[in-house]
Amino acid sequence: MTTVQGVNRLQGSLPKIGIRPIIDGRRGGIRESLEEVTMEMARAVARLLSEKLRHSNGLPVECVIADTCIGGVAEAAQTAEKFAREGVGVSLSVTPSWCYPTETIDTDPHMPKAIWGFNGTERPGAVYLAAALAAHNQKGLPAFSIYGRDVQDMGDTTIPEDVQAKLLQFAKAGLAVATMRGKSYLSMGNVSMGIAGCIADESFFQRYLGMRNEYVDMSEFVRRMELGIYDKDEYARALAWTKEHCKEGADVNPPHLQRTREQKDGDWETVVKMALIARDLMIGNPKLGEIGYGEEALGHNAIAAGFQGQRAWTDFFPNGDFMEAILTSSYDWNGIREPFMLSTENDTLNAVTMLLGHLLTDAAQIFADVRTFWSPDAVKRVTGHTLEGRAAQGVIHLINSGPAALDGAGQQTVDGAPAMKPFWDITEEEVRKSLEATQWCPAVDFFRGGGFSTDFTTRGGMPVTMARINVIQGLGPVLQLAEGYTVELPDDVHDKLDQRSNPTWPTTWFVPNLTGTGAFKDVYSVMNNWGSNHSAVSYGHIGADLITLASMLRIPVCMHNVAEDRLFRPSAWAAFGASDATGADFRACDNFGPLYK
Ligand SMILES: C[C@H](O)[C@@H](O)[C@@H](O)C(=O)CO
Ligand SMILES: [Mn+2]
Repeated sequence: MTTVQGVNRLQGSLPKIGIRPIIDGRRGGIRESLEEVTMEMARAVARLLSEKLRHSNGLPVECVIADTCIGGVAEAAQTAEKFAREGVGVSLSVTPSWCYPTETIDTDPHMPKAIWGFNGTERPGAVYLAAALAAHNQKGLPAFSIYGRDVQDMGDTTIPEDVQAKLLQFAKAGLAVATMRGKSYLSMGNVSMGIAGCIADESFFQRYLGMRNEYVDMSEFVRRMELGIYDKDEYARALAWTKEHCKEGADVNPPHLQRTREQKDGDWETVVKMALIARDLMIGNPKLGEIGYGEEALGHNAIAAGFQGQRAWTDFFPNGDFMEAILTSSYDWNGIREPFMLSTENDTLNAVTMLLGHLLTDAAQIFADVRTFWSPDAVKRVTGHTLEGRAAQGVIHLINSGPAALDGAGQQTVDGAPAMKPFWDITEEEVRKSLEATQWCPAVDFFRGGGFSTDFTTRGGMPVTMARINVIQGLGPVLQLAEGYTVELPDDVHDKLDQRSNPTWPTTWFVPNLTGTGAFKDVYSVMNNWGSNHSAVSYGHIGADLITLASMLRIPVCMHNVAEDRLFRPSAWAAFGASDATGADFRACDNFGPLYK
């Protein structure tokens, strides 16, 4: 059963992509000769984007084409009005010809923008492209330049592959920008164990993401549990499903710290209720209105959230691991559905990183502590094993108590290789396998109130990208990322290393792709340059997409291992130093400032 729930329950319609066919306004021959070919470019782009892209909640992406070609300012204004009426959040201009830049460009400062200038030479589309980009840059309205590598004939209505790739990369990132705007981040509790990432930096959320911050105290969970403010029918179903599908793992606590069977049974009831309550807090639940709780039924319009848990909650109540893991996964007792972006320890910055990864891949994310770099020598010393293959230069142990989505077990496949897929591509069989690959171990002594932690080991061979946003005083937010692969270690080696950390938590063994220089000189340097205790791991090598998205938000990227030819940023970035892309990124982001100022 595939259900659609999640983001589509949030307020605000889904952003559309607005397509602007730009034309030379001179009548009496020129404009007339271009009308059809220009409009056809717009139609072709609309077809491509609506065929290839979906919103993360599974609904199709809609494109809106301007009513007429835009030859001057009157038609530009009519189009802007139409786009506002239609809820357009991303703007894409197309043209095969010369047109008048300042009269035709889109001047909405918040709308991610790109221009595809047709590479033909019968009419000078590329000349317009260059002049329009110059106008954008002069006016402080950065735009992406899309210019095909090979000349096409004027009547050619196909979109070359390189142009398609850029259109899709731009549009997906642009939609992410527009989807976040106006939504909330919900802090459930506040700062966990002194982790600074838990401090909701409202200026960051508001100015860079266009989001608002909402807060509830964790006592709200107690109130809802005690007063029965949740859907009782769903709770009964959820508990039965959990008992059937969530296998209890080994209790590794010394006997005097083990909870009784009775306490554990009670803990299962509590953690299932916590999952319902956290979801309802995020997106509301009409069922709560039916039982007299109209305010609670509305939720906080949260596209992402975090649960403090430690220690205020976990010193006394069961931990948040079940709630976090099940909500961040692509399925629960209601079937296969969009994952929720929920951060453990209320690490707001990791939640945002998960949100970016989710909006770009549509899939679930792994939240993890960046716990240990295991060098080949250290592994040899401790286990006698010589690391080989992808792991030969050492591995990074990603592990945390909380919300690594169960998708992170790697039991879904794409072409036979482990994957984390958008929920609409996940099969019942893949759900079954990942539930079977997961155990729920009674929580260890960190958690005096009990609870159950997810334990799985990610299958090897999955291409992934590990990322993290950090906030630096005086600089603002920066993004770091490392593309790489998951690896598997021989069982006995895994067990020895896992036992040294925490055998009740999910493990992902990660190996970054190395470049031989800087932070990617070796695996150790990646670990050594990581900017905080947490990371978010997305399926696929999405570094280039994250970088495109970060540039739209004006978040500079301080560390990445993406090849230069995959970088795609607004054209103005080249003006800040074309031979030093990283430095130019910092200067450009600083110059233009956060998207929402
Ligand atoms: C249980 C411990 O407190 C862990 O949760 C802690 O080491 C962290 O995860 C810190 O990020
Ligand atoms: Mn942690």
